[in-house]
Amino acid sequence: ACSSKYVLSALHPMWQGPLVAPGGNRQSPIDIRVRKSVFDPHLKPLTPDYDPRTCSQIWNNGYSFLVEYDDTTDKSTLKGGPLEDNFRLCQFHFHWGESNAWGSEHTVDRRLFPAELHMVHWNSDKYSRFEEAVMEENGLAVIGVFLKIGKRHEGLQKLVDVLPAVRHKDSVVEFTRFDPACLLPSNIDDYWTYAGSLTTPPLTEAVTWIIMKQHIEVSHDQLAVFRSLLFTSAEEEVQKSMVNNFRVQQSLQGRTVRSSFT
Ligand SMILES: C[C@@H](CNC(=O)c1ccc(S(N)(=O)=O)cc1)Cn1ccc2ccccc21
Ligand SMILES: [Zn+2]
Repeated sequence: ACSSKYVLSALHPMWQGPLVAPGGNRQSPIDIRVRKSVFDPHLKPLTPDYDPRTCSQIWNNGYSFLVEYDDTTDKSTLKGGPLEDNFRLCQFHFHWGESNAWGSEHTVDRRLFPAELHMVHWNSDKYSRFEEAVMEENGLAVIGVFLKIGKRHEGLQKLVDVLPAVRHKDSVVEFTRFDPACLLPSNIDDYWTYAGSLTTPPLTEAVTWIIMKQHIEVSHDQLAVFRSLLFTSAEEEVQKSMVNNFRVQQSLQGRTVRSSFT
């Protein structure tokens, strides 16, 4: 329920919009220079508490596919880590490449991953709905998880199986009882965190990024199904494969990336 109201056509990765938000000094994504990150002993463990029953639908919005959660109550929440307030899960989505050689938005010492998961939450202590929080500094918290090609991810398969039903932009299907916690790595205590932005328009500088150090594994075939999605709607005559839906990296501009581990 957190982004279905907007026509997201402006979000097509080939969008001709500014590559850097005007006056933006905390833009995302970035390269995480491990040796330049600063260990912060005050960072707490992250405590996600997700209820699979809040999973509602999956849709192709023309820049990725979103798995949306009912965020009208505090049923699927994220607390702890660098966060002072309670945040509500509203959706998760991915970014990926046309080949396994690239696809992630963030990198670690310039290392690229074939894909990256983003779990999007908004500050329900300070704001009453997502659209409000998205415009406010630190209104959002996004968990980033890198994907590597390896063994098949059993939990992801339920999602992969429904993707053909949302092949075209603006297609939506009901999708229920999916536990997003199954997509988190076994270790969520080790992460980097920094102040950043949305990586698609409106590029608002509202995001506390929490990037997991440990990746998850998905199979080559599972990622290939992501690439079978289309940027284009059923009516358009020229169909374009949904690949390379990542933003170019932005400069750190003096920001510090903190780590929860030494
Ligand atoms: C926030 C947009 C919708 N976009 C998102 O919700 C969103 C969420 C996470 C990421 S990421 N990749 O950083 O995790 C990117 C986008 C709606 N919306 C609200 C106002 C608005 C104005 C123009 C266009 C769209 C607009
Ligand atoms: Zn994203």
